[in-house]
Amino acid sequence: MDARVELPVTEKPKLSVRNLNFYYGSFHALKNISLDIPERKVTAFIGPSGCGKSTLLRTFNRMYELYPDQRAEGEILLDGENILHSRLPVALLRAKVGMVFQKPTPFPMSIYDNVAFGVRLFENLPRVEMDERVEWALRKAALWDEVKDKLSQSGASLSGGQQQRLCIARGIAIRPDVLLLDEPCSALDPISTARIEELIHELKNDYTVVIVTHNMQQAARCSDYTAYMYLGDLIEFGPTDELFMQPKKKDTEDYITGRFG
Ligand SMILES: Nc1ncnc2c1ncn2[C@@H]1O[C@H](COP(=O)(O)OP(=O)(O)OP(=O)(O)O)[C@@H](O)[C@H]1O
Repeated sequence: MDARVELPVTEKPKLSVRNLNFYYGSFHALKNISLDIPERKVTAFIGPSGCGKSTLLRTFNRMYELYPDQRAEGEILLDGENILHSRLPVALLRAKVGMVFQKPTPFPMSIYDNVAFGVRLFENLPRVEMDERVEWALRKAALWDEVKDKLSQSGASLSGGQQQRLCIARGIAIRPDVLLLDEPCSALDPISTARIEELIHELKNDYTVVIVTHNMQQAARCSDYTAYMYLGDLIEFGPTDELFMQPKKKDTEDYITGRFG
C-alpha cells in the first residue's frame, strides 16, 4: 500500500521515506512505506498498538542497528541523502536526528551535565559558550526558570514532567535538525502533558518534529500532518485537519471515530 501524499508546494520535505520495509528477524513489521515528512512542521504517527509507529520512528536515526536481527530496506532521504546507507556514521546521523523516549531518562548526573553531555561529544566549547548553550536549551524546553538556581543538582531530583523537559533540552542542545518524540507524554500528568504540547508547538519554528502518540486528541492538537498506520501499512497520510475531519479511507474513519476493532 502506498499512501504517499504530495505535499503542498510550500512544504519542503525534510525526510523522504521511499519503499521502506523493516524486519524483526523474519517478521515483516513495516510494509513498503513511502511518505514525506515536511520541514519545520509537526508530523504525528497514530494507530493501534503494534501497528509499527515506533518502528518507523526508530528507523529515522537507525536505532535498530544495535540489534543484529533487525534490518531496514528501502530509502530514507534526509535532505536528499540516504541515511540508511551505512557509509553515514551513526554518530553523525544522531547529531542531526535527536530522540526523546517515552519514559524520562535523565542521566545519573547534574541537570547542567545532562544537557551538556551530548554537546561535549560533538563540540569543544569554552565554558562560557557551554553555559550559554545549556541555558538556551533549558529555556527552549521551558525548564530554565524552574532549574536555574539548582543546575548542579541531580537530574533525578526533578519531577517526571520536569525530567521529560530536561530530556527534550538534552535533545535540543546538540542542535539537531529533526527531533523524534516517542510517546513523550505517556508517563506524565495532564499539566505536564499540556506544557510539553505547548513546547512541541514552539519547537517547530526551529525543528522538524515527528511524534508517536497513542492519543488521537494529542495528534489533533499538536500536529500539522498525521500518518495513520495499521499492521505495518501506512493507511493514510495528510494534513491533520483533513485526516481527522474528512478521512479518505474508511479504515481511518473507523479508527478516529472509535469504531475500530
Ligand atoms: N524487538 C522486537 N522484536 C520482534 N518484534 C518486535 C520488536 N519490537 C516490535 N516488534 C513487533 O513489531 C510490530 C510493531 O511494533 P511497534 O512497537 O513499532 O508498534 P507501535 O505501533 O509503536 O505499538 P505501541 O503503540 O504499542 O507502542 C509489533 O507487531 C511488535 O510486536
